[in-house]
Amino acid sequence: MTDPQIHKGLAGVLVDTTRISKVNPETNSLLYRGYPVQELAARCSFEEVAYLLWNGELPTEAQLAEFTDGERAQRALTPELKAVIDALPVTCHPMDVCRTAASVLGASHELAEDSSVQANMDKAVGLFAAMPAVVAYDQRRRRGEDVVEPRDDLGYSANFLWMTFGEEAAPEVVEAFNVSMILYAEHSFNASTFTGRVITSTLSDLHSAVTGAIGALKGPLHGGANEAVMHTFAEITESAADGDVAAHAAAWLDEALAEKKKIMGFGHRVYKNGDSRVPTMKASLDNMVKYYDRPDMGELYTALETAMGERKNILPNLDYPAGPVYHLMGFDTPTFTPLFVAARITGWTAHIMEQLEANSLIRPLSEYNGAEERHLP
Ligand SMILES: CC(=O)SCCNC(=O)CCNC(=O)[C@H](O)C(C)(C)COP(=O)(O)OP(=O)(O)OC[C@H]1O[C@@H](n2cnc3c(N)ncnc32)[C@H](O)[C@@H]1OP(=O)(O)O
Ligand SMILES: O=C([O-])CC(=O)C(=O)O
Repeated sequence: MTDPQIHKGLAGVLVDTTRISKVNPETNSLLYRGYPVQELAARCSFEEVAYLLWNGELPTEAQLAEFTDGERAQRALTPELKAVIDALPVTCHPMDVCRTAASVLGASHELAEDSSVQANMDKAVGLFAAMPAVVAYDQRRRRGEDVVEPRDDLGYSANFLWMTFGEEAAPEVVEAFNVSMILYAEHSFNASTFTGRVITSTLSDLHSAVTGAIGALKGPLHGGANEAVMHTFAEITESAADGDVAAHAAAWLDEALAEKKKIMGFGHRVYKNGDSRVPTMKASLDNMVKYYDRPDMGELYTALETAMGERKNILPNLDYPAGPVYHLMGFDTPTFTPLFVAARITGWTAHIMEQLEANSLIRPLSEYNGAEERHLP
């Protein structure tokens, strides 16, 4: 008998079709509903991209106006949700706050048990609208700052920064943030999206699927890597007492690799010749380095990237440039992955709705290799 073929980590396994995005490692490209993500990042607002992911087409002016009105009307947190967040310890991870908030929003949704297309679209827009306020509220409460209520005269990204920092961000910063949201929005059958699709395949509800997806994104092998990149940068900077950060980056890396550590922000399951989103995000990092006058951050980025290339020939993924961008903007490091959540809600919910269009319970097989059959004495 031949040994059964085991696909550890489902690597290389095609499990379904999708019309939402195409990740192409051969051409190093990423399409959302057919559009190259770089074009969308250069020319569109995140609201337009969210609409595209959900509806398959970019909105007309009238459709966008209706859509943004709906989003702006649902931005504020309810007193009930604020109370639940306040009950969580400030020592808990902000991803736990996002996960809890998604669950509370589901439990209190008037259409909680309705999984029709219209109800799911309403739920998706509601989560998209409210998650920035959750993230901003949580960072402020940890810092002992008062809540800043949303403004409906600002677009998604400008309002997100307003609620977090209590002042209007410069256009350059809003632009870089908007680009990051678009790049983080969607990436086919990644671990968190697949989690969402697995939960949906049991005919559970949209908020349950998003709550599970948030749990999957938290891990450092997935979304948690953007936070981990900043821990790496902090370690390297601390160890470079003489100020020669670039030299210390190589030494830090040699030690980490000798200890068989994974270097967060590098490598990818699908892309082996570079992540399609990195050049666009790196351009935003360059802009932020210039805007905040922090050339040291750019130098450290390049030093570690170069050293990793020389030693392992492993290239950065999107989390590598995104981490320092969020740091320069003033976000606390543990808040980085919640920013990824806010963006990916669009992709997750598009996949949840696509899964329901042609559902089949996701239930793979396993090869048993435990004890032989035995009996109680
Ligand atoms: C937005 C995102 O979610 S992108 C992903 C974010 N995650 C990270 O940045 C975490 C760091 N990266 C990794 O752990 C991996 O590259 C993953 C999990 C993303 C992809 O991993 P896989 O496709 O499973 O590749 P795998 O882990 O088998 O790596 C293949 C080889 O490259 C090495 N490798 C891959 N990535 C790294 C890394 N970041 N640091 C060190 N070595 C690495 C592995 O050790 C392995 O070497 P070996 O063959 O000598 O054992
Ligand atoms: O595709 C993946 O495996 C991880 C990733 O880059 C993403 O989810 O954006």
